Amino acid sequence: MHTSLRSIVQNMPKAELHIHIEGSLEPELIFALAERNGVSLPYASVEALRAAYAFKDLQSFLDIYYAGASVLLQEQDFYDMTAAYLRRAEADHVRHTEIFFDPQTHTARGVPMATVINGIHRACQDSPVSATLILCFLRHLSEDDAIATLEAALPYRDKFIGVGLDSSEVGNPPEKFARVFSRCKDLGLRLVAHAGEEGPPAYIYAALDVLHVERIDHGVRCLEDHALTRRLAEEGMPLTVCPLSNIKLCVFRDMKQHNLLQLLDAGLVATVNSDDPAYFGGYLNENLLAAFDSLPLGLQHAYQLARNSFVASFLSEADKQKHLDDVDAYFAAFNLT
Ligand SMILES: Nc1ncnc2[nH]cnc12
Ligand SMILES: [Zn+2]
Repeated sequence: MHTSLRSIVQNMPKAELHIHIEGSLEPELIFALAERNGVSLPYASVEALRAAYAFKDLQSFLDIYYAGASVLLQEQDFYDMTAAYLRRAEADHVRHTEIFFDPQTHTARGVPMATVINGIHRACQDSPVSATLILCFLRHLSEDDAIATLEAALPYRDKFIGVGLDSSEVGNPPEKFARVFSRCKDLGLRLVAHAGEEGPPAYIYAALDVLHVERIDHGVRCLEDHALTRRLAEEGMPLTVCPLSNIKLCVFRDMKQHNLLQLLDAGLVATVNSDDPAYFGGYLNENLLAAFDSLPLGLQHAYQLARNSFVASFLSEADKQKHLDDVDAYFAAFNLT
């Protein structure tokens, strides 16, 4: 890639809409927190842990990801993890981020909901990056567990803007969570769900028609269904695409096979995101650069991706417009046709 396009992509104002905060926990911080909390780890060193990051699919990643999160016990641990991510985001010129967190991973170990939410939220308040929170339900657990989690989180309703659905996709279709999502909609929460990462297009239809989500996380398998692709484009339904994640979890063989360009060409509001940056080899700019390095993407695509990231966000229309004006001002210096 031309060095100037590289620096344009790195420096452009952008939003990140698909980042699991537990997936930003770097091996060094896992070891530091294990030491601080007296937790023993089944790995001898940071290097040994990192060497275990060779995944063959989503589940092989999730097993290690949940083990890594076991070092998080105190509010300060959640604060430190989140503050570290937000510093990386700031360095990548992220102006706004909507952060996923998985409370069940922690409450199941006896960590209070207050500890989780207050630690993450306080770090968001202390950052110069605009940051809001999305509580994710773990889809490998029951809907009753999700409902109990929602109830436990409601005293902190002012600290998160929406809910999502993550963890093991295949075998846990969106329909399983119809009641809890309906309740969340009634509460005025924003709704998203992982769908079409490993699961089929039918899961994307169900996320739209049963859960009534406002964004699809991943969604890359939509291209297998032309009617679905057309519908997503017509509805302006955003997809939060995570290129390095898709390669590391073997959704695509390599970055040259990734369908990001086809998604954009189909008129979809596709965005680029990091998913679990500590596990997949990079934060937001590294995801963008990896895609630009391997795919025939140019300046116009950079502009489109910067715009899409704000269009797809849950910011107010006024705040969106301010960021979109910043994107336009930034790109005005370059030769956009
Ligand atoms: N890529 C992903 N898919 C589903 N659940 C996740 N939890 C963290 N990362 C995830
Ligand atoms: Zn994800």
